[in-house]
Formats: sequence, C-alpha cells, structure tokens
Amino acid sequence: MSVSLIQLEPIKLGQQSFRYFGLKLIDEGAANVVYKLTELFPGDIRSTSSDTSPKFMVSSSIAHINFTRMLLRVRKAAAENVETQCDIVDKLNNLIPSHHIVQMIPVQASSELLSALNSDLLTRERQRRRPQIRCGSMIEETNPTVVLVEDMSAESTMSFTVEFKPKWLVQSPDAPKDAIRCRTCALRAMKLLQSRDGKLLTKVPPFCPLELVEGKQDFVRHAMSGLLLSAKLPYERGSSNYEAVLKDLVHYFSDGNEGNKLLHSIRKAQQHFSPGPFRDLPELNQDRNTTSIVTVKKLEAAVTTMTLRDVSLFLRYTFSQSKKDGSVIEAKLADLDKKSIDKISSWKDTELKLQSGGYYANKEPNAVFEKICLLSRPRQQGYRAQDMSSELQDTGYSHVHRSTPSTC
Ligand SMILES: O=P(O)(O)O[C@@H]1[C@@H](OP(=O)(O)O)[C@H](OP(=O)(O)O)[C@H](O)[C@H](OP(=O)(O)O)[C@H]1OP(=O)(O)O
Ligand SMILES: Nc1ncnc2c1ncn2[C@@H]1O[C@H](COP(=O)(O)OP(=O)(O)OP(=O)(O)O)[C@@H](O)[C@H]1O
Repeated sequence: MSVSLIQLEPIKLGQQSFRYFGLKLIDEGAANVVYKLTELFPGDIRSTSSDTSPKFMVSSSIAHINFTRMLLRVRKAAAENVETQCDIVDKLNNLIPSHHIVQMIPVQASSELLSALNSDLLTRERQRRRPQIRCGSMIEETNPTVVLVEDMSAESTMSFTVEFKPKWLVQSPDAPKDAIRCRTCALRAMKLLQSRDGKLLTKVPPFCPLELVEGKQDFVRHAMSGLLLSAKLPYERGSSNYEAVLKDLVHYFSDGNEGNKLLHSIRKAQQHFSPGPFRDLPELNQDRNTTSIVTVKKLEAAVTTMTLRDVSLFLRYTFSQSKKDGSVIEAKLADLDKKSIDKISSWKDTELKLQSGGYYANKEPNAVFEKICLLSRPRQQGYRAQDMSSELQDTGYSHVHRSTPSTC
C-alpha cells in the first residue's frame, strides 16, 4: 500500500482551495496516538483563536475522502515503521475479506504538524491529562507518514462498539496433546497467578477464543455475554432490549454466519503463516546478516502469525432506525502493526513457561478448575449457556476504564 500524496499542513487562513480540520486526541496505546477529526470553517477558527489544539489543512481537491469518518493514527518514536501495518494488509489479500479490515490511507504530515501534536502531548502531561503509563512517550517527528484510519467508534446513541482481540483462534502447536486450556486461556491463568493482588486488569472481560470461533450458539452466547460487559449499552443487562442485542450478535457469530466466517478466515490466516511449534524455531543470530534465508523466512512467518494473534476486532452494532430496517453489525480488524522479530525469544519463553508451569494442563500451583476455556468443558454434557458474570469473579477480572486512568 503506497503512501498517498495527501499532505497535512498546519492551518494558514485565507487559503481558498483547502479544507480545515481540528484534531482531538481520543486515545493512545503503547505505539500510537489516535485523534478524531472535526471539519472547521474559517469562522470557527477565528472565533476560537484561544484554542491551541492541533489543526491541519488539506487540499480540497481530495473530495472523495470522508475525513470526519476517519481517525488519524500517529506512530510514536521507537515504534516499528508505520508502513509495516500496510505490508501485513497486503499479505492478507485473499485470506481475510477486505471489507472486514478498517480502511487505511497512509498520508504525509508536515513536521510542523507533528511538532504541534507533541506540544499538545506535553501540555496534557503538564496538566495531568495524560495516562501515567504513557507519559514520556512522544510522536516520531522525523517520520512524516501517518495513517487515516476508518473510525469504528459508536456514532451517537444509535450504536455502540465493542473492541476485543480474537487472539489465538487455534490451539498453540507447542501445547501438550492433552491440554485442557487453549493458549489464550493458559496465558490468562499464568498472568493471574503472577499478578500481585490476584486480579487481572483488562479492558475486555476474558473469553475463550476457541469458544467464539466454534460457532455453536450456546458457546457464542457464553463468550458474547462476557464481551458485552465492556460495551456501553443503553439497556440493562437481562432486559428484553439487551437480550435482543445479544441474540443478534450470537446469530452473527454462529456457525456459517458473517462473523463466524470472519473468525474462520483469521484462524486460517493464523494457520497459514504458523511456522509450527516455537520450541523448534531456530535462533536469530546476533549478527543478522549471518542468519540463513530459510531461518529468516521461518522467523518472519512467526512474526506474521503472532501479529495476527494480537489484532483488534471492532464490532459496531447500530440499532434499527425503524421497524422496517433491521439492526446493522459491522466487524473490522484494526491494529495490524507488524511485531518485532526481537520478540521471538520471549514468545519461546512464554510457551516454555506455560508448559512447564502446568497451565495448559490446569495443574498450575493452587489450580482452580478452569471454567472459561472450551477445552476444559466436557462437550457431551449438553452444555447450557449462562451469563458470564458469575464466572468472571473466579478469574479475578477487573475492568479498566480507559477514560479514567491514573495520570502523570
Ligand atoms: O502476550 P499476550 O497474548 O498477552 O499479548 C500482548 C498484549 O496483551 P493482551 O493479552 O492483549 O492484553 C499486549 O496488549 P496490551 O498492551 O496489554 O493492550 C500487547 O499487544 C503485546 O504486544 P506488543 O508487545 O505490544 O507487541 C501482546 O504481546 P504478544 O502478542 O507480542 O505476545
Ligand atoms: N479504527 C478505530 N476506530 C475506533 N477507535 C480506534 C480505532 N483505532 C484505534 N482506536 C482507539 O484508540 C485506542 C488506541 O489505538 P491503538 O490500539 O491503535 O493503539 P496502539 O498504540 O497500537 O495500542 P497497543 O498498546 O496495543 O500497541 C484503541 O484502543 C481504540 O480505543
């Protein structure tokens, strides 16, 4: 995917052939800062001259882009090159349908604009408006490529969005044959045991990816009832409106339906690139130039499959506008940043610990019987779906609200 010629320039008023936009920081992760775009008109800019928030202008000849339905995703310094996420998208061609991947347009930002974004981050830090764990990390001013990415957040009160990572949709090739936990559930168990206060702080409640991809209605309902705990739904849990939403989502992810097909295509892509067990992976030589081409290819495949095991899925549910129209569900993958090859040894190490620590076998120290993982459930018992809330208490799950993080 090539970088388009679109240039984001700081605003200079009086330029007739330009459109103006304001940038509002909506969230940031370890590697990116994400901004919402609002179209500004010359009158707005003059009347808010005390407003120092970052703004930019683009040539109005780019009429085909609906900027206000896009976010600006800007890489931080020390993060991998921005073009790598587009490389992954190119590799996924034919494996994952393109309408299930957020639209991405790499564009050029001027160094003045990037510097204005950094000044804004510093101001936020000084005013204690930046999450503590993000303080000190800044945007790479020497990398002009930034990405316009399709905005998957909720549109007013007519919709809500759930963001989650499908994670490992097939068991790890390193897992023992008699495992009763999948890779994702085994790692969750290990993180829980290693946590200081026996609590898992996550944005999204834990669920078993195998349960979701399996597509059986009861299993999907079980996983979805957990995922919906993180959504801002206008309905009480258990109410008839809530049940109607849950039913729609369960249908979407049930065997043979659109969401289920998407999960299967991600699973297929994860398998396609999987180089097999991590324990058999060769080492990357200190001097990379001496690593053989075959080894590099294997390691690159491991990087791609690990990238696909960590992508985010945005699920947007739009309520029906009238009795005639049904609700609309959109599911799109985002956060396709290619992982660093330097993580190979830590992935090997994790597999070793999961196995030797007994996490796959649910025989870890002070083991509590696994209730979430599909593999721990005797299938012949005619499993009945239930609300996930009660089971989550055993997992030590504690919801982190990104909107109220501790600031620096
Ligand atoms: O190890 P995992 O499976 O917990 O995944 C890590 C993620 O944790 P999660 O389980 O999604 O909360 C973790 O996500 P958070 O930063 O916790 O949101 C990262 O995505 C990490 O990748 P990287 O080091 O940033 O390249 C992820 O690491 P790898 O996918 O590289 O292992
Ligand atoms: N396309 C999108 N639509 C809606 N919200 C988005 C989109 N992309 C990112 N976001 C929001 O911005 C947040 C941070 O973005 P993102 O996950 O891309 O950052 P990151 O630095 O790559 O994260 P990580 O810490 O996992 O590396 C997301 O959790 C999400 O809330």
